[in-house]
Amino acid sequence: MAQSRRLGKIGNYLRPHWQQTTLGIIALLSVNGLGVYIPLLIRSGVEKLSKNFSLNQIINYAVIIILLSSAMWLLRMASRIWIFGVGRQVEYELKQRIFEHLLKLEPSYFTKNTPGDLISRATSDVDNVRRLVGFAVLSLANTVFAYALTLPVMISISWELTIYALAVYPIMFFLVHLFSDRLRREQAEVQEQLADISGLIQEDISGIALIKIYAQEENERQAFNQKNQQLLAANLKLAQSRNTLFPLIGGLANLSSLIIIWLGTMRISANTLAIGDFLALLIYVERLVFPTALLGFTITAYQRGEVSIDRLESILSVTPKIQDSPDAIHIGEDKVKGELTAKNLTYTYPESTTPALDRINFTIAPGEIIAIVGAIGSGKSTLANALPRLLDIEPGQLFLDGIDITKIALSDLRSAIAYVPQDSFLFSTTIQNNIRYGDPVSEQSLVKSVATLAQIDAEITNFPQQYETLVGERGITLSGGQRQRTALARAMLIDAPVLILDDALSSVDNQTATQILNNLSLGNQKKTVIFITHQLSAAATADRIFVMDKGKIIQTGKHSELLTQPGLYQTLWSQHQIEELLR
Ligand SMILES: Nc1ncnc2c1ncn2[C@@H]1O[C@H](COP(=O)(O)OP(=O)(O)OP(=O)(O)O)[C@@H](O)[C@H]1O
Repeated sequence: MAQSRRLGKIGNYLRPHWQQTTLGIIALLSVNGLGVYIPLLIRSGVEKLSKNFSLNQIINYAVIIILLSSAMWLLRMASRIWIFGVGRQVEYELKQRIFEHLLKLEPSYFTKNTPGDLISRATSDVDNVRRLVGFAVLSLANTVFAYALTLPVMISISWELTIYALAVYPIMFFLVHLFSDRLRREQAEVQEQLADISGLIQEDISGIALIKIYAQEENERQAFNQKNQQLLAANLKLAQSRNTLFPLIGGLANLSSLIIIWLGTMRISANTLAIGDFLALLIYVERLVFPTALLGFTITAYQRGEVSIDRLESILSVTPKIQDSPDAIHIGEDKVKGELTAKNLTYTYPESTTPALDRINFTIAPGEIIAIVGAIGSGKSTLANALPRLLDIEPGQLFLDGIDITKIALSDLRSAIAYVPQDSFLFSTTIQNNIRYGDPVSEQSLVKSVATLAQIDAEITNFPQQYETLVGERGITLSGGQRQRTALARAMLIDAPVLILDDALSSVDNQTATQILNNLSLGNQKKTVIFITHQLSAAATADRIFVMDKGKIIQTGKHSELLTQPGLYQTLWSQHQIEELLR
């Protein structure tokens, strides 16, 4: 069942390229046809010349054979170009499909699947599929044609010698069958180990500073060594199986040539076989040696490709949990007022049993600035992620301007809600390109004005290449505060009616954070701002403060009101005062 499903998949990959594949296969068929015809020509040449020797005839035969061999060579080349070309096309399309599919998946998918594993699938597994639809298809077709065309002619020359020569072939097929399951299992193990080791390298490179701070180089070295040893063991096991099977196949194929030479020469001396027939048979058996000996590699490429198809399908078959509903509503971003409503908003992470958001209710008026404060792990980021639907929340719980957000077209919702997450990720490009990421064609003057509002323009202008300064891998490293304000400028550029800042100013001093908040109130349309923070003095300037604890909003009100109520806010504020005094 799984096998026919896989064959179906291979068919699906080849279908869009059926014309090129067919041309390649026709070329292969012609190559094999010529491969059968040329020995017959040699046979008739030898027979004629042995009866009546003539130099002219030798030259004639030689010219014809050279011409036919050249045609065979050209056709073989064409078949390789066509079929390997299909392999490359399939590789290109698969990479594109995987990347586009990954872009559709929700962030939680990427917390469960490590980048190392995904990268290994998108590269080495795709490469294996390319070899399957290129090399393996070509080689299998070649083997089938070689046998189908050569065997009848061999039998017509001498069925007895053919049977003797091919007597070893059943042993060969039995061996291939015996090893095939084992090879597939071992191949899958190698690919799993490879993905594992890529994951570890990726994680260690990202966490290199942490490894050094905690002086964990030795432990990491050992962990890597262990995984590397597992990979080595898996590779050696596979190599052992392959190195047992392939020479056996090659050896058995050569044995059939020896049988023809042995029995054929005996028959020639007994005058029961013509020299021409003997030569033709010998060439035919030799012709079968190569495709047969290659069968081992073909099987490996085929099985490796099959394992990889399963690994790739396990990505491609994941249905994005968060996507547009069939009746998705389109809202014009410029018409959105920015009113946010939560009705009994509840969310429990799939891996958890306690809700991270527990029956939350609120209405936030357009243009209102709301600060959300609370203990660590109280659900603030979860709420921030729920609003632009980065989490798979149930319908009927969150509303933008009174419209259920699960009914709004995702692209419209996300254009209406700008979100600056805790981790201010910047791409390895210029500061300017980072800021205008949401609108790559925006004017430089706009980039500068949002950078000014985010209080980062002065620092950028001080860099020698100003807005053209490269950041990331190929450029300079910005400080935490500079990264945060650049990320904020990026969110401000798209001028969305709702702006969510998830602890996005934690590396910025209180005074600058307060100034930035004030700047957000400037402009034609006041933005609705959700400002999640641990900086209470900045939160105090907000229109209203939500205090969260264990997934619930337990207090709401202005700073001055909350200070008069006994509760968590008073406690947090007292702690904040003490911290300020101790600074
Ligand atoms: N992907 C996840 N899977 C399972 N549980 C999660 C996940 N993310 C967060 N949680 C849990 O949900 C709860 C709320 O987490 P959340 O990140 O929303 O808190 P927070 O108030 O933003 O904390 P902080 O102030 O530290 O950022 C916590 O108990 C956390 O452990």
